[in-house]
Amino acid sequence: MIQVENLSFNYVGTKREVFSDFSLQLTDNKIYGLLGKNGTGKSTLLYLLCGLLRPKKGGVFIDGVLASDRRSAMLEDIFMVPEEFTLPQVTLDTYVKMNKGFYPHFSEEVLERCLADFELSRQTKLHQLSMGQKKKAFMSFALATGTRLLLMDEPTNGLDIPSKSQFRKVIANNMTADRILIISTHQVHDIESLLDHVLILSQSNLLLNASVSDISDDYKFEYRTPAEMDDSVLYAEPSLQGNAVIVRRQPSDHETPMNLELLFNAVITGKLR
Ligand SMILES: Nc1ncnc2c1ncn2[C@@H]1O[C@H](COP(=O)(O)OP(=O)(O)OP(=O)(O)O)[C@@H](O)[C@H]1O
Repeated sequence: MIQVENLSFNYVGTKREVFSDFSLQLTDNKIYGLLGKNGTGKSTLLYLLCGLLRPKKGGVFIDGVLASDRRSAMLEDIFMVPEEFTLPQVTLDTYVKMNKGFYPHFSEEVLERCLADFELSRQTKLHQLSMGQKKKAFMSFALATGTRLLLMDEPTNGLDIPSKSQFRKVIANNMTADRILIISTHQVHDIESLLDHVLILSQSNLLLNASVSDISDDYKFEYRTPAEMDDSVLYAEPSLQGNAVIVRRQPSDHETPMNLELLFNAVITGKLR
């Protein structure tokens, strides 16, 4: 379990607090979607969670251990895939041999499976890969590490259309029961079917912290013609299929798939608070 307790943080040389007295609890066996407008602190939160940034006040505790202490036992169980990264000028095979020793739960089987799904070979030279291919190679390594906490910042940026569904397949097939995966992204359609829980961040606080099952219990996402618009509509956006709407779900209503973009827009405009 991850406990973020009364965290305050500002970057060196700036006065503005990106987080001020911010608390959050994350539990095992869940995929979290971390959403928010530009500059709200999503990447900063990921770096604070893995202890690469140190809070001014408060702390992040991973199973009771302070993340910013960066103890080796904790580092074995955390992996972060940043939005941008550089990889050494070696083959993927050499990279794996050089780095897998840091992760006691590393699985060659998971690596092979992910590489096969992403159509990558271990002999591929990392420095000759395109941005999207590099991301797929690094995400395969990340999943193979077997760390309990896996953080991904904009993982689908740079992936082509077929790779986005491969990404969902790879994640769904390799989530183990004790793992926490946090995906920060603006590409909501790429991940909405994967998520167990949605976090929407806004200037240092959470506008939404809800499980997908609670969201689906409470709301219905559907399309309505202008004639069908009534007082039950909590939020609406015009779309080609009619108005995309969120309405409160009644006990007799069928569950509908969550429309994450609509939910996000409804929450940040204050329509679902
Ligand atoms: N190295 C830095 N030095 C100073 N301020 C920074 C630094 N990195 C980020 N910030 C500021 O911290 C705030 C949060 O930035 P962060 O990158 O965490 O946001 P984000 O939600 O990930 O944004 P985006 O969606 O654009 O990626 C922003 O106001 C940004 O200007």
